[in-house]
This record gives sequence, C-alpha cells and structure tokens, in this order.
Amino acid sequence: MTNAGTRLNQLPEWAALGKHREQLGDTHLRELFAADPERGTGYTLRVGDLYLDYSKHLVTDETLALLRDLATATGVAGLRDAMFRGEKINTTEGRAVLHTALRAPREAVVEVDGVNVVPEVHAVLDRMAGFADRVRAGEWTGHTGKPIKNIVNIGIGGSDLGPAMAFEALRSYTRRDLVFRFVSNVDGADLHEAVRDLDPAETLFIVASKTFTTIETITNATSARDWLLAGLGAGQEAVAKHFVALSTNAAKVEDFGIDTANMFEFWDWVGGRYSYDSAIGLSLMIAIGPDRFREMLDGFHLVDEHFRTAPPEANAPLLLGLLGIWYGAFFDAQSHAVLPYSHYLSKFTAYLQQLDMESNGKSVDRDGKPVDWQTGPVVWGTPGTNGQHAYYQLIHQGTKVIPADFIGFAEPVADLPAGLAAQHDLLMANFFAQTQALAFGKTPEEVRAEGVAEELVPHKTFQGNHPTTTILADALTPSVLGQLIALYEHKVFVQGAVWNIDSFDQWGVELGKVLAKRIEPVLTRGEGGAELDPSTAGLVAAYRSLRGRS
Ligand SMILES: O=P(O)(O)OC[C@H]1O[C@H](O)[C@H](O)[C@@H](O)[C@@H]1O
Repeated sequence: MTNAGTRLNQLPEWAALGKHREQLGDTHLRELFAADPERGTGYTLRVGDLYLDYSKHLVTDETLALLRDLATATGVAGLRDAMFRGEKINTTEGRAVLHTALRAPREAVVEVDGVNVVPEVHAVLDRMAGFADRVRAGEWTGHTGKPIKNIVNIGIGGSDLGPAMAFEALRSYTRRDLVFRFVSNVDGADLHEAVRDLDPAETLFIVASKTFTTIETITNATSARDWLLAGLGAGQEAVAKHFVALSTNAAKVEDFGIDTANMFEFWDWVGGRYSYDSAIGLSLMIAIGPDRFREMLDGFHLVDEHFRTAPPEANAPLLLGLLGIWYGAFFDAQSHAVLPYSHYLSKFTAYLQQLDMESNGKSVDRDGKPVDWQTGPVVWGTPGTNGQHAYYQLIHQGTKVIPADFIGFAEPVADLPAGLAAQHDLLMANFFAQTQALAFGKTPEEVRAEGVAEELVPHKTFQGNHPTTTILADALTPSVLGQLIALYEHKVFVQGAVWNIDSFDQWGVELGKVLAKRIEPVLTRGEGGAELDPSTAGLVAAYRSLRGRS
C-alpha cells in the first residue's frame, strides 16, 4: 500500500523523478565521470563477499536520493519488516513469505501464527543431512543391495531450476563419482535421456513438488517408477529404497505410493521459486555435502541481514531494485540482461527468470486495480563471452535500453588445471572491457582519428551510455552463491513493494494448466473440443490428422 493509498504514479516523489529525468536529458556517462573523479570508487558497495559497482548507471546523487524517497513513500521498509516478521504479505493466497526463515540460524525465532518455525526448519535440515551423508557414504542401498550412484531430481519450476542451477554453479564442489540428473519437461524425451544409461538398481529418484499435484512432475515420477520396477523386475516394495519426496503435501505423497518416512517437508510459506534452500535442495545437498549446503545458507542469511539492517544509502538490494524501477519507468526499458562471466553460472539467468518474472509479471496492484506503470522486466541472458559473439551487437548498437548485470569472479574454480586456470585473465579482461565499451562507447571523432572512411564512421561509432552493474566476488563458493541469490530475491522484493503488486502469487500460470487438461482428451481420444476457438480447433484437427487419428 502506498502512502495514504495514493497510486504510485500520483505520488509527488514519482513526479519529482519524472522532472529529474527530463533535466537529465541525454547526459552521457562520459560527462558524469568527467564531473566526478571519485565516481568509479564512490558508487560502489561491499556486501559480504560481493563487490558492487554501480557507477556506470545513468544516475546522479540526486537521482539516487529521489529513488530512495520513492522507496520511503511506498513503504518498502515497512513491508520488508512485515515479511521478516512472518506477516501474511502474500495477500491473494493469505500466506506468510518466509524464505528468510529457511536460512535463519538455529537460535533465531521466527513466528508464523504464533509458532516459532526455526526449530522445524533445522529439524528438516538435520534429517536431510543424515540422508545425504548416508547416500554419500554408500550406505543407502537400493532394492538389490547396491549402493546408490545416480540421483535423479524430478521437478519443475521452482522444484527444478534452483537445484539444477546451484548444482551447475557448485559443480566443482560436487561428488564427481556420483551422477546427478534433473528432469523437468513432460516431454518424455527428458526422462528418457536422463535415465537411458543408468542402472535402476543404483538409481534414486527425488520427486520434488511443493504441491505434489503438478502434472508434469507426477507424470514423470510415475514413468520413472515404471522404468525402475520394470528394470528391477520388482514390485511396489522396491519403491521405498529408490524414491524420496520433497513436498508440503504429505497426503498426496502417500497417495503416490511414497512412504512419508521418506519425505522431506517444507511449508506453504515458502514460495516455489524461493525454495531451493529448503528440502527442495536435497539433491544439491547430496552433491556438495551438508557442510557446504550450510555454508550456502549462511551466505543467504548474510544478505538477509544486510537487507534488513543496512541504511538505505548502502542497501544493495534496495539500490538494485530502485535502479530497475528507474529504467522501466523513465527510460522505457523493457528488459534486463544478466550476464555471468562464469561457465558454472550457465543456468543462473534461467533461474532468475522464474524468480523475477513469476514474481513481478503482474498488471494489477495489491488492491486488484490495473497498474499504469511498468512492472517486471523481461529477464534474459547467457554466460557473457558466448553472448558477446551473438547478441551483444544489439546491446552495443541497437535501439533498446537494456540495463545489464555483469557477474564475475577474481579466482577461477579451485580444481581447474593450471593451464585452463590461466585462461581466467582473458575471460575477465572481456568482462571488464564490455562494461567499459557499453558505458563510454566510441565517438565519431575517435573513429575518424583511426583513419576510418567517412561513410563507415556511423557504423563504427558506439553511442555508449548503456547502464550496467558489475558484481565481482573473490570466487564462486557456496556462500557467495547464497549471497547472490538472496541479493536478487530481495531486489525483486523491493521492486514489487514499490510497484504495489503481490510478488508472491502466480495466478498467471493457472489458465494454461486448466486448458491443457481440457485439450488432452481431445488429442488422445477425440473427445470434446466443442468449446475450442476456431484457431485451436484447427490446430488440434491438424495434429490428430498428422498422428493418423482422424
Ligand atoms: O513444486 P510444484 O508444486 O510442483 O510447482 C512447480 C512450479 O509450478 C507452478 O505452476 C508454479 O508456476 C511454480 O511457481 C512452481 O514452482
């Protein structure tokens, strides 16, 4: 709720930003840097192990002060405190939003409906650790007595992207003698490719689903069970040794045939896209071990505390959130690129897509009224150097405003052979060169001075003035990964708070699910379909005909 119920774009703070934007006009980053020799070091923040440079943003001290005023006027700090207190700030679902409790230290007290949830959180973490240790030690054996060597996580959305992303990110910390696979797509090819070279006797399936009703996951889990039992030539009794569940829904887990003794629980106050530090992280915990998992949780917690307590001027998630609002509202930026300069972060942006776009892809405010301001951006990107040889052209010389985050590390991962670790400086030289080129560009005069033919000067000119944030850390450790994810979680929170939207529901995914359920019997059995629109009816008829069913 904004102050006194005033709509966001009716606030005087919003108008002040609009006026300031006009005054800023097309001021170039070259001018901003020339005017302030301290800018390169002054516009930086240190949070835990993260070094953040925001000097290459189209902002001045005044911009930042006006943005903070907007945060004050929209009650960001109050909503943040309500979240940490366990209030039901997810109003459309009547739920608390407490992923921060998942990484609270043992002695912390966080209450939901008067009950301290921290002991339960740690009880589950301890059970997970016990299980992970048994698998890692080869003590958890399958139906035939063979130790488990293959771990297949079956889940989708928040029950897949988090563990899959973190497994990649922390690959150098994982047990290389165990095989980890992640299956999400209901396309049977996903499960097929994941298990085709595995021995069922050595394979553990982790069925991850908050609701345990998600059709893709239940379908894949059912097929995995069929594959297992057929491969083992065994009956239902083999399931207990090869299937565990991660869920909030014990009844559905039991219905599926998994003993609830093999279930690791979490709670409805954990959103799916905020859940990989809950039981949903079990596959990751098996991969990196409980100690490393706890280090990751500590990293999350460090940034939680920063977000909760740092003053607005030095509050990194607040700053990043406000910068995004600035570009969306006053530069008409439609998208936001996240460009990690680490091969291990290959799934990082895909993970952030759900975190950000499912949270803030909303067009009505908390009161159900249509918003008439920009909300969440399209988040996109892939590891940086690859992008340089593909789509960076558009960022450098296209017509769109694309704020971008550049994420890099001083050290290559520890187990890289020396010869390959030597490539790291080249990787990072690209990292620094790109934000420099994006910010400062190359003027026509500079191009001419190189003796370029006049007709080619416009083509070889770089306008520059493209805003970027640089996030640099020493190394991609479990703790640093936790810090990075918490930074983005809270950035998304800040934006939702200012935009006055519910960042914690996802009603927009429901309609497609309902329609798919209706269309499936039309495809398979030709039943129903009278209600289909003419386009869809035509497509369904074509599909049936191609499959020889009409
Ligand atoms: O974990 P589950 O209940 O299976 O949900 C898996 C995913 O599907 C849903 O449709 C939501 O859009 C996601 O937020 C969720 O993470």
